[in-house]
Amino acid sequence: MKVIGLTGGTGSGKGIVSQCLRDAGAAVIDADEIAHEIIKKGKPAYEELVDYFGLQILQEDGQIFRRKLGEIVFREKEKLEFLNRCTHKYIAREISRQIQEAKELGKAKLMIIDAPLLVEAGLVEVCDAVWVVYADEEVRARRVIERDGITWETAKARIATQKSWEEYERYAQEVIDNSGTLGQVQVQVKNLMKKYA
Ligand SMILES: CC(C)(COP(=O)(O)OP(=O)(O)OC[C@H]1O[C@@H](n2cnc3c(N)ncnc32)[C@H](O)[C@@H]1O)[C@@H](O)C(=O)NCCC(=O)NCCS
Ligand SMILES: Nc1ncnc2c1ncn2[C@@H]1O[C@H](COP(=O)(O)OP(=O)(O)OP(=O)(O)O)[C@@H](O)[C@H]1O
Repeated sequence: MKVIGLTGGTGSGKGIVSQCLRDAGAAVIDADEIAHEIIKKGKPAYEELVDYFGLQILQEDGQIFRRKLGEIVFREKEKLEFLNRCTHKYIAREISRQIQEAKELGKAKLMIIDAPLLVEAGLVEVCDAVWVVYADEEVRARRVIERDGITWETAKARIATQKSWEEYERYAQEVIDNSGTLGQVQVQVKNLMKKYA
């Protein structure tokens, strides 16, 4: 089984590329989903985050209100760094566990790790190759505004905390250009599946 790290900035299209890959038979781990799990009440990162950010990040039911936490960390670098330090170790541990489990089961030929912070979470070393999804910043901002119902400023602030295209490209064995249509992405994914699976 080959392990592929799929990364790229917010709104570049990792989600739709992952869907194409799933349709083509690959197994996909979604790092955002794991990040949501490990901050739930009773899970490892929960107490650390509540201790640091205080009750302001909690909903009435005691769970962390992610949208609110996002508003705080995407405005303040130091707070984002704390969030990353706290969560990335648990995310990396859970992903490594899932890779091991998939290897033991031996079903999938290709395991995709869809992770916007693949590099920052120290996951490059568990991957056999890194694929990076490209779309320019204007396009990405427009897409996340529509998907998440956020403002232009919030979208731009989120983008500003992430790597520049040049930095992403440095890690890439393959680049998937998602500036065009879904059909154009499907063709690229099909070619990559032929090459890697
Ligand atoms: C900040 C949080 C609370 C916002 O939650 P919310 O449900 O509103 O957004 P979601 O998790 O779906 O993320 C949306 C997008 O924001 C970007 N993003 C998320 N976390 C970060 C981060 N730490 N730094 C930069 N961009 C980020 C990604 O492109 C992501 O796909 C949440 O993303 C989080 O806990 N992030 C820290 C963990 C992390 O690094 N996750 C990324 C997976 S490695
Ligand atoms: N080629 C495209 N044409 C039109 N819409 C697109 C295209 N690619 C992605 N989108 C839409 O843009 C939005 C962002 O795409 P997606 O969720 O795949 O990005 P992402 O890289 O996973 O972002 P994030 O890191 O924020 O999770 C989604 O609503 C998706 O349906």
